[in-house]
Amino acid sequence: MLQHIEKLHRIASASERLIVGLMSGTSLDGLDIALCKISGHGTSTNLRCEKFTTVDYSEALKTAVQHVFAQQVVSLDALCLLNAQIGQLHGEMINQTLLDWGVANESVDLIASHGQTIYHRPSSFHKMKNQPNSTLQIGDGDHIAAITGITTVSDFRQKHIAHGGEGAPLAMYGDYLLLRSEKEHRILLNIGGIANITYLPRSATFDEVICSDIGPGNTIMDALARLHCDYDYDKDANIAKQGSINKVLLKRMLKQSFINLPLPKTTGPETFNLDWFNAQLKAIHLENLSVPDQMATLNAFTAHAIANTLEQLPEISTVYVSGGGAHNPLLLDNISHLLKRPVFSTNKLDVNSDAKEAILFAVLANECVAGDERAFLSDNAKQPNVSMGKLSFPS
Ligand SMILES: Nc1ncnc2c1ncn2[C@@H]1O[C@H](COP(=O)(O)OP(=O)(O)OP(=O)(O)O)[C@@H](O)[C@H]1O
Ligand SMILES: CC(=O)N[C@H]1[C@@H]2OC[C@@H](O2)[C@@H](O)[C@@H]1O[C@H](C)C(=O)O
Repeated sequence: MLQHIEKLHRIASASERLIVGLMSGTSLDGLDIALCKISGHGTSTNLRCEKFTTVDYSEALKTAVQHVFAQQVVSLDALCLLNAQIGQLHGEMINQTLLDWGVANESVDLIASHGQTIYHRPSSFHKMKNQPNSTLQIGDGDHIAAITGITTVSDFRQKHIAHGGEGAPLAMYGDYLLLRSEKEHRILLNIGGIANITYLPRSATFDEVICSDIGPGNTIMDALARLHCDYDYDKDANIAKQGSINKVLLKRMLKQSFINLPLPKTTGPETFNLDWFNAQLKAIHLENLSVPDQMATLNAFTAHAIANTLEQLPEISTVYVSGGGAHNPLLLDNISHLLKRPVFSTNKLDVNSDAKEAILFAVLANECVAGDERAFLSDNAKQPNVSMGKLSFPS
């Protein structure tokens, strides 16, 4: 309808926009909601995160998502229902959060919705000749727009794939616009369920940026914790701190083929999960290794995989950490110890380390609506210069 297009045009032409960025990642802990005031676009983007919260998923929702998440065989019935259900739930979570914050829905210009990844299958995984990269996020944007009355930009990863990318990681786009520096080489390390990096050399052009997944962040540690303790994760590394690293197991895990692939690359819990870890234990007859020793070894594995990756980058850079793993003290100690230098939180760059991924999707929505083709000038097919996201109008 013309009225929606006219409103969108006003939003795109305004000097600033209020955008709600959403992220619900592979940890399935909840929905991150960041209220961002964004002015400009491209390399002149200016962003202030005004409010941030995480709305926890209910146990019932976590269980429903886990039934389809990273599973090769699922009930289509369950999947179809979840696509609409997650869209509706996210819409309701946004409404309640905006109400709690005293922010009127009418004052919000756009919602940027990542959706819930349930499967990620780039061609490096499926290895089928002449078949595309693929990935699937659910939680339909039309439901979010209908429930909130706010135009919603969603499903960002398909355009990346359509233009030759793997659909992930996308962090480099927002990291480049918001966090490149004229003074220092930077590594932005996000430790969520999966760990990933954006390498931003000093005064980087977009083609000089390297963005890649590394391997597990917390995903296997979380799964182990869920089996053995009251938390969904190894809170403050309390379990790992009671154990010791098993060097034989660590060495075996570090030989995993994905861990040793060159950058850039992308992965997910489809590869790194408890079944994989149990197979490693079994192969070296360590099924009876104590849970604290298993956790300490997994913690060290994540740290080694991260440190080994950072050491492949061309310059020694300042490391800024975000994501839930930034709250795991042993993991950060292990990483700094291996790198022989301190690592910092992205809070030091005025980017809330828990909100960072939600903020990055707000930036992508801003580019989709108000950006132009100069933002990500690139000759690299793996990081195409495209606007990402699909538009859902509220009515
Ligand atoms: N106090 C803490 N101690 C240890 N680990 C923690 C702590 N707080 C959070 N975490 C870890 O952070 C995880 C959540 O991280 P985050 O929300 O960044 O993941 P995500 O966005 O779902 O993942 P991804 O970026 O891979 O999609 C938890 O599952 C847990 O492993
Ligand atoms: C397919 C998918 O959802 N991937 C996520 C996941 O979580 C971390 C890592 O794996 C990264 O590849 C990506 O998310 C971030 C936000 C990204 O695209 O940069």
